[in-house]
Amino acid sequence: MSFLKLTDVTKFYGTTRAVSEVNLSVEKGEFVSLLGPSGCGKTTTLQMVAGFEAVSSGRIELDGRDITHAKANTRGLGIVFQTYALFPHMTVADNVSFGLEMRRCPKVERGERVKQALALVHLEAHAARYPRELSGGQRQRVALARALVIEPPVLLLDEPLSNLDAKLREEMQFELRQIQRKVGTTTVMVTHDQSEAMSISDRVVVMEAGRATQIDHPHRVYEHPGSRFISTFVGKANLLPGRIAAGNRVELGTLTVAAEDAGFRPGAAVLFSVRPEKLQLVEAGRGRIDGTVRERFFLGSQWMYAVTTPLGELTVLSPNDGRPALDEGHAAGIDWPDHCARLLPADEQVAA
Ligand SMILES: Nc1ncnc2c1ncn2[C@@H]1O[C@H](COP(=O)(O)OP(=O)(O)OP(=O)(O)O)[C@@H](O)[C@H]1O
Repeated sequence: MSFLKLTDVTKFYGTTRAVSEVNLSVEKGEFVSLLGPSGCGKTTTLQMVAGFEAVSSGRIELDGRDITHAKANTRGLGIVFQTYALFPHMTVADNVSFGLEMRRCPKVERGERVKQALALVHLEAHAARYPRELSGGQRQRVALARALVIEPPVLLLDEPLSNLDAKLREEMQFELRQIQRKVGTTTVMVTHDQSEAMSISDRVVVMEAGRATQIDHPHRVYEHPGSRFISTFVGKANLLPGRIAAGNRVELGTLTVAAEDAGFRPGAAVLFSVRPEKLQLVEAGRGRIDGTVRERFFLGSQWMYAVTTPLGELTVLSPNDGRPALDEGHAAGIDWPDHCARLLPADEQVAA
């Protein structure tokens, strides 16, 4: 049975439909991310779960209880928002203790629980410091301890790491996931960062223009994106216009290749999609198609090539295996395994 359940949840601001009939079932202990571009309705959805925004229509249930119209402070949820600042005049320990005091938790128990929460985020040694004496990452860890100390049924995180620099952000992603696994709190996180959503979550909800358009495990979303938008928002994709010849055969210009059988009828216009790291550069004449390296970029662990071909320009990501990279102007063949090719409906135009 789902622990947190959203049924047809919709939000209007005046005549603007910010969130449109979102259905989502989160299991107990699951870590789910709401992922999408700016303005797609992620924060509004989270705010409705938190009780800070009223639901226009639909229903929200927590552990079988209808909380659609319950006041925020009766929901007992743990919340870490990007702008949810710590109390500057209180020590770290007092910040974490605050929620317990409000809940009239006895002093001795309070001290013990604050200690445990700070140990969880590795800040025991900083209990007596003030927020201004901490780094950005440490402050966010205090905010996390403050949310977790009340042992909430659900933890809501809105871009909790977006103020941190890239390196710290990566470390905190790992730490956040470890802490969540340890305490097992059901968690819903908002992020616009696809790699963050993929690396931390059990499942990802991709949102577009107020709608949840794909809900699945990160690996499924990446390998089987449901639309052209998702294939390019979550990772990169080479998209080529094609036409179904028969079954799983698709015509790309003069080339006929295999792809997954996605149930399209013969003659249907489709988008053929293959991820850059699934393409291999081989000797000219030895691949499915020949091309010329127009530009190459060094990414550290990989080389990225822009290759001009008769089908259009293709992006190829090759591992940096220590061998010299191909020069610009070099002729090369391109190959890919059949099972890596996907077909998407061609109802949207291919971006230039
Ligand atoms: N208080 C408000 N009044 C009117 N419109 C709002 C309000 N809050 C949000 N919106 C609109 O609702 C839509 C969804 O906004 P929301 O903040 O949920 O998006 P988001 O996906 O979280 O974006 P971001 O990543 O930029 O925070 C947007 O079009 C936004 O302009």
